[in-house]
Amino acid sequence: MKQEIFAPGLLTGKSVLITGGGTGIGLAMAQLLGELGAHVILVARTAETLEEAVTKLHTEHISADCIPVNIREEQEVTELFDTVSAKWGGCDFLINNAGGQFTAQALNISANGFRSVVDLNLQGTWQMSSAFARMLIEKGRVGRIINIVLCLQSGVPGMVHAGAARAGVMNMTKTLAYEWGEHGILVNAIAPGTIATSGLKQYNTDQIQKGVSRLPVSRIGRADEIAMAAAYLLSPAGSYITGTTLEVDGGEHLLGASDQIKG
Ligand SMILES: CCCCCCC/C=C/C(=O)SCCNC(=O)CCNC(=O)[C@H](O)C(C)(C)COP(=O)(O)OP(=O)(O)OC[C@H]1O[C@@H](n2cnc3c(N)ncnc32)[C@H](O)[C@@H]1OP(=O)(O)O
Ligand SMILES: NC(=O)C1=CN([C@@H]2O[C@H](COP(=O)(O)OP(=O)(O)OC[C@H]3O[C@@H](n4cnc5c(N)ncnc54)[C@H](OP(=O)(O)O)[C@@H]3O)[C@@H](O)[C@H]2O)C=CC1
Repeated sequence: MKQEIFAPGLLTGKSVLITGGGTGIGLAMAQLLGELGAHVILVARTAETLEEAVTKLHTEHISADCIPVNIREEQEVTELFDTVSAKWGGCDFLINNAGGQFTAQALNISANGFRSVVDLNLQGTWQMSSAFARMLIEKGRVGRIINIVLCLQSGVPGMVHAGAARAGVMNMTKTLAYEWGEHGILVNAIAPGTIATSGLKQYNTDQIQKGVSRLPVSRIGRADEIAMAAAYLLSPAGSYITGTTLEVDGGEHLLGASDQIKG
């Protein structure tokens, strides 16, 4: 079906670095972008998971490599882009997909708990974006960034830290689109709703079902539906789009905060 939507070879000659690329939404994006011809470079902390993902992609004839990195560590991010430059001469696209949080009511979150989530979702995304842009500018290359955020229009009860961090990423998306447009770097975000991945293990199944039954499109989303949005933004069809957040959420952004799940 995907091959009927996107032309075969659409991304041939392009390379894309995907954080959190060994699992869930990140892996689905690697699979689709790889099927369309891109070389995919997967990044996350767990080497074993990354290697399993690369092996799977190779069996599907996708050109894939991986590098274990903790995006919260500035030095590891610097070394990552040194490696990408040295091994592959750089890359064209960056997808900041790594992220997450724990659920807790705001009054139960310590300063360090809040910091850990901001560190991963906002600081980590910034460190990756900044190093990627510097690499492109130094090489005189153009490129694109996609930030995976979270549906948050009505607040995010039970996830105040993640909501604040992702709102920061959405605003950063606009500012960087503005500042880096002159360097030929397009910066956009995708805000998934509730998507069936192993990342949902930490949530209560009944709560998830209750949440999705209220959606205008009353089902849970699939990881490949996020991947298709990414393929669109990275394809020539996305060449005049920058600074936007595309909601791929079955209409979740239309619901009020009272319809959301409490953590
Ligand atoms: C319900 C239906 C709606 C579903 C919609 C879901 C939408 C979103 C889905 C997803 O995001 S899927 C992705 C799934 N994966 C994850 O979210 C996992 C990511 N989480 C993590 O990687 C870690 O939790 C973290 C956020 C990065 C923190 O890791 P770190 O190693 O830094 O943590 P710790 O050192 O253990 O703790 C730091 C700090 O935080 C406090 N803390 C940890 N857990 C809790 C908790 N459950 N409640 C309150 N506080 C917590 C911990 O105590 C530490 O604080 P201090 O004790 O030092 O003050
Ligand atoms: N599933 C859903 O309903 C939704 C998901 N999202 C977001 O989409 C993204 C993907 O989520 P999903 O695929 O569902 O869940 P996963 O838990 O599968 O994805 C999270 C990925 O991030 C990686 N990661 C976590 N911390 C770090 C770090 N410090 N450095 C590098 N990599 C890291 C993890 O690998 P490792 O642990 O090996 O480092 C993992 O591969 C996340 O940002 C999530 O918050 C947003 C809205 C809804």
